[in-house]
Amino acid sequence: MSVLNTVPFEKFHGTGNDFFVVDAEDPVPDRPAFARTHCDRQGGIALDDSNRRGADGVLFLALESRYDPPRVVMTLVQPDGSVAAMCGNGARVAAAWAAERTDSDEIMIDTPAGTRRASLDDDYVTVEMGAPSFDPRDVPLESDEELVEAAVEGLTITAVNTGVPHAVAFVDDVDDVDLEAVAPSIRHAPLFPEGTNVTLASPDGDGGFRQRTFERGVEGETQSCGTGAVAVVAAAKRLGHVSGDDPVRVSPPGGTLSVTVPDEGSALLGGPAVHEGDGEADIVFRER
Ligand SMILES: N[C@@H](CCC[C@H](N)C(=O)O)C(=O)O
Repeated sequence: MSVLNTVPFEKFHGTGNDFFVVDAEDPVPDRPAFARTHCDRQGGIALDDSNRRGADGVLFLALESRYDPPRVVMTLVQPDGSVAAMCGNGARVAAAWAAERTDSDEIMIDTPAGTRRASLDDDYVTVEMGAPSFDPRDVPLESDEELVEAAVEGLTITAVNTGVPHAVAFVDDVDDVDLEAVAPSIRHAPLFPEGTNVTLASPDGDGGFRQRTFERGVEGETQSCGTGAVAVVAAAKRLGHVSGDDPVRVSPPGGTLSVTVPDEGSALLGGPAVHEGDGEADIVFRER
């Protein structure tokens, strides 16, 4: 193995959805290889012995501080090397990273899914996520019909795009489902030409939802998924499980998020974004 150089990285997480953050000004010749190597949960990098090895993706962030509010161009490269169009928790982390470098509590985030506005209150970041879409062309679906409550590979799902596609299934108790066993056949179902994330939700007994998501690109369950949390509330509204424009609490395994899906306009996703520490990562390597 020949190591010629390193780049600095920062480690952040949003309710347990963890990311290495690399300034896009720093040269990383092969971003997919960098993400595949360093995000690996067994062989990837860790801040120290107490920190979990690997990550759910690498955020390459380009700050444009001359604008008001400042802008940041976000590129999320996932552990399989793919680039995600959007990431709710990643956008919250991108805003926190940009706010550390500017004096602003408002940040504009440019993503492949569109520009999103974020506002910060200390480490609590709220992002305007855009309007969820059930349109089969947006999800996208291999069908002309919306998929609102349909049996797919053993679960009853609602398909919605919240920046990326989600197949949402409401179940009695998210912990009773073997997600790693049931999710892959839905994630790869021909109905979803670009694949899908698979999100489970169950009532938390107090007006909110518990959430678990199997993520495309990670190809496994993550501790939290922001677009998935928005998808849960969008699907819940569509199915009549909730109504109105009030914030809804959504609890993935890694923490608590606040989601607002108004009848008209952009959804909101709020929650903490935490800077865990800094390190150096090899940029030239032979992939394992
Ligand atoms: N963890 C993210 C979602 C990232 C994108 C997803 N894995 C995909 O490829 O669609 C979030 O917080 O939204």
